[in-house]
Amino acid sequence: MDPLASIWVCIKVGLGIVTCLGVYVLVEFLVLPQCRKRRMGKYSNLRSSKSLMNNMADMKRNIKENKYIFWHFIKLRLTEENYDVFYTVRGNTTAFLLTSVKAYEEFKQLQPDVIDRKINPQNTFTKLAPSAFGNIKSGKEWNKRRNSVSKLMVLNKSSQYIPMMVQSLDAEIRTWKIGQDINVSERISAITLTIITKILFGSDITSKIEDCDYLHPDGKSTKMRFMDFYPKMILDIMLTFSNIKASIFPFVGVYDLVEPFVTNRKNINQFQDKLKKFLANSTDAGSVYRKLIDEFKIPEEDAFQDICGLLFAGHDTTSHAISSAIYFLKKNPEADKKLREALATCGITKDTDYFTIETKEKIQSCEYLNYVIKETLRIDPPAFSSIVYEACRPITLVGVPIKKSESILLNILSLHHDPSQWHEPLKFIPERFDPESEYFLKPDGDTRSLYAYAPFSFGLRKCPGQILATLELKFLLSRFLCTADIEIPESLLENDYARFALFSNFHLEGKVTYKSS
Ligand code: HEM
Repeated sequence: MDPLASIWVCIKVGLGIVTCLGVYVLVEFLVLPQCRKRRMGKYSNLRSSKSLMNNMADMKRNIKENKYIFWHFIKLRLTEENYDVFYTVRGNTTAFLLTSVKAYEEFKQLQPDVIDRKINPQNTFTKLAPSAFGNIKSGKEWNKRRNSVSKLMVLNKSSQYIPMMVQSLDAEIRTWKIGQDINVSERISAITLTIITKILFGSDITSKIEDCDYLHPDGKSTKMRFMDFYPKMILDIMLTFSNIKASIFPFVGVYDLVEPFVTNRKNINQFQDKLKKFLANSTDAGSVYRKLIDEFKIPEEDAFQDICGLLFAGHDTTSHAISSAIYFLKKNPEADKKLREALATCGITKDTDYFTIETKEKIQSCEYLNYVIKETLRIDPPAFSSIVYEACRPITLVGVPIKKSESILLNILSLHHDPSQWHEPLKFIPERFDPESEYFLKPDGDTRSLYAYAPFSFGLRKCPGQILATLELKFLLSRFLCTADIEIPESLLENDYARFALFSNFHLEGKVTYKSS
């Protein structure tokens, strides 16, 4: 072909592609959301987040202003009382975020036939363990795998890990020096990672797993301990939530076609390879992985996927809650004092022996400790939202029509700040959970709804790690309070917008002022 003609063809093809992309962006981000919004405008119990882009812009602004990344959800809940659902629009698909007790009540009735887990290839949980039971539809297979895990996490099984949990904390605190500056969030995250990996993979993991080469998008790599590599990899995956390329063309993120997805995928593959190699040589027959295979006859690959899912679900959630509990106690010296006194009254001191049944009973019977943990999980829920669900057929929820396949999420953060259910929702008041307290009832004097509080979610797909997590929080927090103390700078304590998350800018940092030995 004549060279000029070929150039002309190329220009025409190029223009064609650019026009198509332009039309796609116009329709997807302007026309369809506007049509959808007009339809949604009819329902007075719905609030719009404007668009996915605006929602992302809110998150970016919050991070920049050193606020909790989802501060805009709390703000909306506090300023606008009468709504049940918040929605975000992308093209002709919509995600419905349930925010009220009424919406939760209806949601629970509709599981799993009408509302079930959505297969969502974009979230971190799916990237890490695509066929873990938390990522598949409810059904026979899900039930068998989830039941097997749940049986390994009942109270008497979870209690056997208490000495190991306390020893992991003690080992970390032993390395601290009085006067030293500590990034408490980071250190607690390291402790809960040690704990969960030992439970899931085996007690030999910290000594036997190979180091990793952490890959950067520029092709360079850094040698790292597995325990440092894992949280860094998770943070990288989470940060892609605001990736502009994937927001416009979701398939580039789903199939890992561009950076940073390409590098993240290589790091995930490396994580899985190292872990599989370790598991092939692990000698701990008591690990959850081995028990799933040997006792419950779960196929090896399914058991591997499930423990990768459990690792993701059980690591940052617990460390986040412990950092948060320490932070809110420091912000509220009266609650801190009351808790220390309650522990002393129950006979918990720095010399307490955590290997005895009496200690377990004493900690479990400490009511104020229970209230502090509950209030921490209310004010700063580590899982600010449920995993994604979808409507299995067209439905109406709190009067709002939802099409088949549209996403539904429980917005736990908003629910926990509902002013009709909670007195002064921004305040840390553990007494809310004390039946004797004036804060136990709703502001209008009625009994609070059972659905007002859902840190571990509700219904069929609620968190199966609740017992293990609650034990870990109670024992680590009480041990920390008895054996160490830190001074948090006033500037951190004064920040009323602060909450924690792996991807928040806000970390709990302070100076060590006391350690028991
Ligand atoms: C403070 C700690 C924790 C909190 C606040 C928490 C909260 C949650 C929430 C809100 C969900 C979403 C449920 C839904 O989509 O409706 C969930 C799911 C899940 N959590 Fe937890 N979790 C915690 C710790 C753990 C631990 C320690 C484990 C296990 C080691 C765990 C394992 C799971 C699994 C496997 C799911 C998916 C369940 C399914 O879809 O069947 N979580 N968790």
